[in-house]
Amino acid sequence: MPLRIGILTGGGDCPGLNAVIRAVTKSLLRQCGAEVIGIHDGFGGLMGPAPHVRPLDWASVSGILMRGGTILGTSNRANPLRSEADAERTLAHAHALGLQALVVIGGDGSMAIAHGLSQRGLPIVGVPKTIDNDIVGCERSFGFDTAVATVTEAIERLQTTAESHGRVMIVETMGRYAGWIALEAGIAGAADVILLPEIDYDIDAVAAVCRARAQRQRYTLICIGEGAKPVGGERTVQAWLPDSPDPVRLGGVAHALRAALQPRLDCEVRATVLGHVQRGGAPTPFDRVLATQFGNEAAQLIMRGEFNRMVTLRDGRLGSIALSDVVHGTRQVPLDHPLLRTARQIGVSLGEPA
Ligand SMILES: Nc1ncnc2c1ncn2[C@@H]1O[C@H](COP(=O)(O)OP(=O)(O)O)[C@@H](O)[C@H]1O
Ligand SMILES: O=P(O)(O)OC[C@H]1O[C@](O)(COP(=O)(O)O)[C@@H](O)[C@@H]1O
Ligand SMILES: [Mg+2]
Repeated sequence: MPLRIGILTGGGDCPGLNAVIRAVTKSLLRQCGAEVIGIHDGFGGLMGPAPHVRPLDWASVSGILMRGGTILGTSNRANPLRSEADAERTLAHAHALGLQALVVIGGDGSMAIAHGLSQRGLPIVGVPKTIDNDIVGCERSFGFDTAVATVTEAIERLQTTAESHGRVMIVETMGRYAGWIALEAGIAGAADVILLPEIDYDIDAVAAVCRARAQRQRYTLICIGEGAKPVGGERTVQAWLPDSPDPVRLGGVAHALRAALQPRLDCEVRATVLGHVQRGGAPTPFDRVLATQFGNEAAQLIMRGEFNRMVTLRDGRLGSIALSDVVHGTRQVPLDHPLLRTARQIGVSLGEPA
């Protein structure tokens, strides 16, 4: 009897998901002749009255390496741990499908669900998915490089218009409570000010940088992570989704910063919120390679029978850690991170008082 393995994508989509699906499937088909069953719409495909699935063969995963999004669809609401009845139905569907194991490609919430289902007896291998690069235990996740490339290009485009008008341009990135995207794209795009959720910014310090640059270079580029906040202030919440287990949606901090900055400056201030363009489109070559490695590693874990673990990259090496070690916390930028030092030393302001 060949192995029968399920695979699903959970949480927000992310460039590189299809590359993982392809690598898991090809690796399992080639190396052990497994049957691979694609599950639609994240855990949603196992929670309905009947499973929503389709077999994945070689042809169905050919040509998807470079496609953004996920051919399986995803959900950031479906949660089989919401009730005991949901958990039981999910496990019953997995059992009826004959799944010996499940590959869950998702974020922290999906890993929490994977951990809960694994404790109820379903063997699981996790693959970390986040453009924010904030999953505990993994130093770089696929999708992040693509997001950084998109933001970097946006900053470059804002530079020419900022310079022409002598304006302050604010660009807001995604990232939730972690500033990785803002930090790396800010440095790659030559931002003058980088504001992160990890370092509360001093509005007067930011205004002082803009005024000094107005004298010298006429314009200022500010890159701000959506979770950043001023000293003594609050994060900017865009929406509250009561039916989501993770109900806070951040967003709009660029507009809040613009409103605070404009009265302090003579020049005009404009805000751009990049939003979901950071998550869409084709993965970069780096993300295609990383996602392929993650997918293949997940298949190896399955074939070795190493379950209830998540694939990781640590110190540049592929490995895995127990799901139970992943489910708590967010990987933020440490305050002693070398990139922060580099930024300060080359004169980039992090919104700290002079
Ligand atoms: N704290 C949580 N506990 C349990 N389930 C969660 C939690 N947060 C999110 N989820 C569930 O996890 C999935 C999406 O979250 P996740 O994988 O973290 O992706 P993202 O962070 O991109 O939304 C959904 O199925 C959602 O219902
Ligand atoms: O899809 P939604 O609900 O708008 O979620 C937006 C959130 O998801 C993200 O785009 C990406 O999250 P991941 O890091 O989990 O991929 C966040 O940066 C953003 O805050
Ligand atoms: Mg999450």
